[in-house]
Amino acid sequence: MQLSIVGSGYVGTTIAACFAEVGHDVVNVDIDEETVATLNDGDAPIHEPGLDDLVAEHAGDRLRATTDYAAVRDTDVTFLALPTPSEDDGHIDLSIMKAGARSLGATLAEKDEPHLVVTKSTVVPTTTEEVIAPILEEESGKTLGEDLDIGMNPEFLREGSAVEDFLSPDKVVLGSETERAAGTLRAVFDPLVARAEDPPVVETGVAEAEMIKYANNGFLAAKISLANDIANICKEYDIDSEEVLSAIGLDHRIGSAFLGAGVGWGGSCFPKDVAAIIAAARDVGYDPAMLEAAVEVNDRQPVRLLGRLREHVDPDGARVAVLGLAFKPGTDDVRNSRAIPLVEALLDANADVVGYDPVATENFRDEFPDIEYADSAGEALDGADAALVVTDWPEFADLDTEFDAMATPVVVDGRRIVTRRDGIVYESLV
Ligand SMILES: NC(=O)c1ccc[n+]([C@@H]2O[C@H](COP(=O)([O-])OP(=O)(O)OC[C@H]3O[C@@H](n4cnc5c(N)ncnc54)[C@H](O)[C@@H]3O)[C@@H](O)[C@H]2O)c1
Ligand SMILES: O=c1ccn([C@@H]2O[C@H](COP(=O)(O)OP(=O)(O)O[C@H]3O[C@H](CO)[C@@H](O)[C@H](O)[C@H]3O)[C@@H](O)[C@H]2O)c(=O)[nH]1
Repeated sequence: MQLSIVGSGYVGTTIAACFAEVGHDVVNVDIDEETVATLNDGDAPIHEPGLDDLVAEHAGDRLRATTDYAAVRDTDVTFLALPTPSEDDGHIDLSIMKAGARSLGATLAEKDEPHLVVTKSTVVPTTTEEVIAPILEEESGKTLGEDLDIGMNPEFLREGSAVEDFLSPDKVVLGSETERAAGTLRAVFDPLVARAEDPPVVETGVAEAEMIKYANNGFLAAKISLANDIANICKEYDIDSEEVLSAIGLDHRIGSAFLGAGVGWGGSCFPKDVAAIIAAARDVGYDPAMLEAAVEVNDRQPVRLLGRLREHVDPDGARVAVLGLAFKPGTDDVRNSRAIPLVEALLDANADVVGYDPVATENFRDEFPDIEYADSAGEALDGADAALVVTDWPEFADLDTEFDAMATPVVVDGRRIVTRRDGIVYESLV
């Protein structure tokens, strides 16, 4: 099939390369000329394991990129993979989606055959039908259900394993309102579903598909927060929370994934998506108490970590090493990293901060140009009065003699990754 993908970021590039891999002809439309040129040169514009190889294999053949929306007219289906950031009050900001829909609609005005537009971005319920579809109809002159169909296909990939997650999904969710749209979506996913050895395919409505994405992310974020709540109680009783959480994870009704207690969840999705569904729920008159509590627990974890630090070291004037700046290991992404509120609080307390991350230093430097950065964990620890461990990079588990160079060897571990040893004052958050 001929597919077009509007937006060529983490999601747009990954799905374009993977759709090409399963046999479709794909064109990526992006307003960023550098992104388009990079893709057409056979390189991936983002770093994801396996993506470079797929782009190199298919670019110039089944995969191409352009800044010209006209390319969508030669395709059967368009996926919108545009950013949906947060407004200051947590509401979803749909301005980029609306701009993309306007450009797409204007282009479709010159296409005679019917077209299917599928929302891939994470959007609050009813956005596709009540915001995107009217723009498409107005700009294209087409009529929904006649020569225009809409669909919603939420994406569940994680950064750091995007290709693997997309090609081997736990489930595929196809939201549509007409049999024609459902049939086209099925045809798009058939080769991927066959290759992935038949994961469940959930055929549902468009608004249901939109809500499934928020339910998924909200549940996972709340699961981590509940694990943190339990771990915090364990800490007060001096009970090993890892033993407790791994034991409850053995109950198949609970499951062991996403019970990792620590300094909490960050990243480009959980914080904005939980905020967006809370704001949307309030707009329709519902107070989502559980999701609000999940945010509250998450916001408290960095504060608790600093509290642990203060039990041993006064941050005022102290040299504090922050180990881990990325929002999780395996990525250089620092968006909503837990290191951000921690470094802000340390600077407010007049600490002298030295940050280290294996790959995310440059991105963190954009946010905090004035703190010091080290090239290794050992360099960050050298002369430090305390160390805060914020990201669970595996290399932090191997730190050993590096602690000997600290001025006072106080290690406050927000991820329970450092191996306890003699000669350091080790304090874990949970
Ligand atoms: N990043 C993830 O792990 C992930 C996973 C699942 C779902 N999502 C959702 O997918 C959506 C996209 O997220 P992302 O992380 O891929 O975003 P991104 O910021 O990585 O990429 C967005 C791309 O859109 C392009 N763009 C902006 N305006 C445009 C326009 N008018 N026309 C064409 N291109 C335009 C940008 O140049 C950029 O390349 C969001 O709704 C996000 O919540 C993200
Ligand atoms: O047990 C755990 C698991 C994760 N985290 C934290 O949770 C955050 C998010 O981690 P993860 O879910 O691995 O990363 P993302 O790439 O943000 O992926 C999430 O967000 C994407 C965008 O919506 C979804 O597609 C994915 O399904 C969803 O897992 C990170 O800060 C992790 O450190 C924990 O604290 N404990």
